[in-house]
Amino acid sequence: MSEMPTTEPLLTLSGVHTHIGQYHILQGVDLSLKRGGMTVLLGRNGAGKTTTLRTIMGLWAPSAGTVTFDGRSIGGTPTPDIAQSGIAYVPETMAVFADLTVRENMILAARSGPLDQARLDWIFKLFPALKKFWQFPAGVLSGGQKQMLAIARAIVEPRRLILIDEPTKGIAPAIIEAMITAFAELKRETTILLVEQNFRFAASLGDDVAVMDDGRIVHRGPMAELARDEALQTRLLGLSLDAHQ
Ligand SMILES: Nc1ncnc2c1ncn2[C@@H]1O[C@H](COP(=O)(O)OP(=O)(O)OP(=O)(O)O)[C@@H](O)[C@H]1O
Repeated sequence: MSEMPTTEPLLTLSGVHTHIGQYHILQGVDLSLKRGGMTVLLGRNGAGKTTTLRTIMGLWAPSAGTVTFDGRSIGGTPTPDIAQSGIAYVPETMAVFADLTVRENMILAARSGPLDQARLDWIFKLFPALKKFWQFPAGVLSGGQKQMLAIARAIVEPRRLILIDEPTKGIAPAIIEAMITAFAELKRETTILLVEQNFRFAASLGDDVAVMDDGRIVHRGPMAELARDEALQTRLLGLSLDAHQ
């Protein structure tokens, strides 16, 4: 879906705090995404990346601060309403129905009615395995193919923003290569916020980058700048970088 030409960010988090029970996890997150392209959210394990995605999606309510999507405040809004406004979320767990066929998984993900064939053909081009296994239960898919199905479900209809949590985790290198091609195409039609630990994957796709530490954003800028500055990578990401390459 093409965005109206405007320089206003698509999504802005401003001073966002999130508590999970007694734990103060997000401690003043400031982040803004421009319209189109991909922003990668990096950071050590436990930095708060997943919590940030879940807060945007309304799965955790922020205890302070504002979340603004396309000029509208969505902080504390129920998740179905946030999804309705055009944000899709692919959690790390993928949330695929193993007993249902790939086709049935896709049908369930479509909100506005029957599957659109032109859209499906485009998705099959991005992820050919889904066409091959269309009538098979999703449970027979490999981890990488399940990840593709999870992403395909999120984009079965055009979305304005897609939040994706660590799609390469535990995925074979050949599938990661296929994912790079698919994401490069996908980010041409929509805005993507990607949580990732695989720096090579992140650097080959990201337009912008934000780095989290201890519940805050500690660095924001163009990905190309971080990709060519090894000292900055080490300072911001430390050992977690080597461990996941
Ligand atoms: N349901 C929960 N209950 C209590 N603490 C939680 C819960 N979910 C997350 N946390 C804590 O919040 C902090 C941030 O977790 P989060 O999953 O957002 O980090 P992350 O940056 O996504 O890390 P990872 O790469 O390990 O997923 C961690 O210390 C984690 O233990």
